[in-house]
Amino acid sequence: MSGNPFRKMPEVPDPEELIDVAFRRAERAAEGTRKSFYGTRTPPEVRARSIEIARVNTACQLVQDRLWEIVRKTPNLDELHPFYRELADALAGIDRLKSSLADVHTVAKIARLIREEYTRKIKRARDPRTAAELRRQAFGRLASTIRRKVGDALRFLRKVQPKLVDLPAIDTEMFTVTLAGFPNVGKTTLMTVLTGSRPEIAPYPFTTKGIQVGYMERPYPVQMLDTPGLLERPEEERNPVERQAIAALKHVTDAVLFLIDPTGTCGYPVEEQLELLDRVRKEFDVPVYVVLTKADLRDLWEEPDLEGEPVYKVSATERTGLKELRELLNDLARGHYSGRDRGHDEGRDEER
Ligand SMILES: Nc1nc2c(ncn2[C@@H]2O[C@H](COP(=O)(O)OP(=O)(O)OP(=O)(O)O)[C@@H](O)[C@H]2O)c(=O)[nH]1
Repeated sequence: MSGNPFRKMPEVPDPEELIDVAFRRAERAAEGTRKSFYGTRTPPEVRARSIEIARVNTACQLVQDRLWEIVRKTPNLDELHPFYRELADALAGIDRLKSSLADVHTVAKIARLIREEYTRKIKRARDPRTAAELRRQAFGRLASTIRRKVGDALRFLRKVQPKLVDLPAIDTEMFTVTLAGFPNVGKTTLMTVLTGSRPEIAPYPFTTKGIQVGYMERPYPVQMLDTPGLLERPEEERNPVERQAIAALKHVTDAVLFLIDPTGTCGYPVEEQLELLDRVRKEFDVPVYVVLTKADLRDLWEEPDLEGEPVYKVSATERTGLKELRELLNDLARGHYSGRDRGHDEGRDEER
């Protein structure tokens, strides 16, 4: 699945606002019905019945529609991709979200029952007073059901909806590479040269800088992610929600590019960068590839001892070493897509 599954979740009304809007709409409907009788000789009880039915119908229908829309446009929480499930859980709590949506659904159904029951009763009212009394009863029940049965749920959903709508749009199917490394080692610059455009910055819960997203299209689609400020600190210094934000990231990460700036111009000594590399290796159970950046700053360059493991040396400014890195990403992506779906791989080959 692709994109934020919560993006269509509608704004949630406060319970008092919902009641208010429903009753005001009912007044307008009553006015319209009253006008339709101008100049006719309709008997007063027939008029009264029509007007009160218009009121009850309109108010209940509005409540039913608004509540039903919330349920319908919120994704099925049992079918969320683990990336979004983790983030939604961190932001709102999956259990609380579920029970709130269940309350909303229940009250939508009750609104329908009130409408059906009172429409039937008002149709049988013998005089305008009885019709008005029945409508008052219906309104009383509607308002108290909203306050008692869905008030908390609406207030809660109203609070979390903007955060859920704002979750980043990540393609959870695409082969995904996460960039890691200390600030200023050149992650953004490298992503820009590899993808051909500045990464887009999408909000990411619990980070001030958001998540940076970029795409390589050819020959295989590759999604690149960078979460500035999230992976740099040791595990024990993270708060629970930051841990969940990282857990979410792991659900979409197929490989990590770990960037080391061996020139020290980023402000972090190489030893510290190697320690972070170790931690990232332990944290992610996907392959981690080391990229040494700023290869053009030859005078400052001090090659770290990586015990013979393959490294990619690049200069984003002089555009050297990029071919090898692109080849690596293409190979990984090809493996990813062919392992998952051979037909897809063949299709890709034909396209080229
Ligand atoms: N000489 C040289 N400078 C580079 C190279 N790549 C990046 N830089 C510079 O290094 C600095 C940091 O680069 P960024 O790409 O912003 O680093 P970053 O890792 O994304 O930093 P954060 O966004 O803070 O995480 C900038 O001044 C870049 O111009 C390179 O290949 N050569």
